[in-house]
Amino acid sequence: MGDREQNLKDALELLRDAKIAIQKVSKIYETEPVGGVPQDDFLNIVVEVSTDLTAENLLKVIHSIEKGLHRKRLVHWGPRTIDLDILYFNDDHIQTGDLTVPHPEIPNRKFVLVPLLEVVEPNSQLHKDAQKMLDQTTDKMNVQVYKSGSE
Ligand SMILES: Nc1ncnc2c1ncn2[C@@H]1O[C@H](COP(=O)(O)OP(=O)(O)OP(=O)(O)O)[C@@H](O)[C@H]1O
Ligand SMILES: Nc1nc2c(c(=O)[nH]1)N=C(CO)CN2
Repeated sequence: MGDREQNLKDALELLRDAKIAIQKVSKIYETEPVGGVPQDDFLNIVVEVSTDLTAENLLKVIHSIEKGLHRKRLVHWGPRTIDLDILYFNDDHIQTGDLTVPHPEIPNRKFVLVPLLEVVEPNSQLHKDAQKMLDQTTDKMNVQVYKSGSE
């Protein structure tokens, strides 16, 4: 919602403020909303970060950034100013009440897989896995690069 590109920039700045180092940032992709709730198109990016935080503490930082950007959880999968998800955390598999890593929706989300492929090492296992997931999606979603400042 709102100035979508600025919201992404603000989120990156707030991650940096929290001493989370941004290593790589994908291009911005614009996609139709998935999940059945009628709303404006989304802007999505994937970033690679490095941090000394545990995954649980990273999640806490993410929640405080979402709060700082006035994210309101009114409708599940509904409009939001910002949504930060942990897709992967090293090679860890985490399953707690608050956190599932790798994020279980990755294989279903072309708007994640396309920018993910951009930031992971070209010859890595993760790249191969992401490419395979993308090849297997039957999703016809058009994931197009967003032209900066075109709001
Ligand atoms: N890998 C993860 N990254 C971020 N949040 C997660 C993760 N796994 C579980 N969660 C939990 O999901 C809860 C709900 O997240 P949120 O409201 O952002 O869902 P959503 O954006 O509507 O859907 P989705 O998580 O599928 O994108 C968070 O409070 C968090 O505890
Ligand atoms: N295109 C698009 N659709 C969504 C997205 C998203 O990031 N992009 N996130 C959702 C819930 O997290 C629900 N639907």
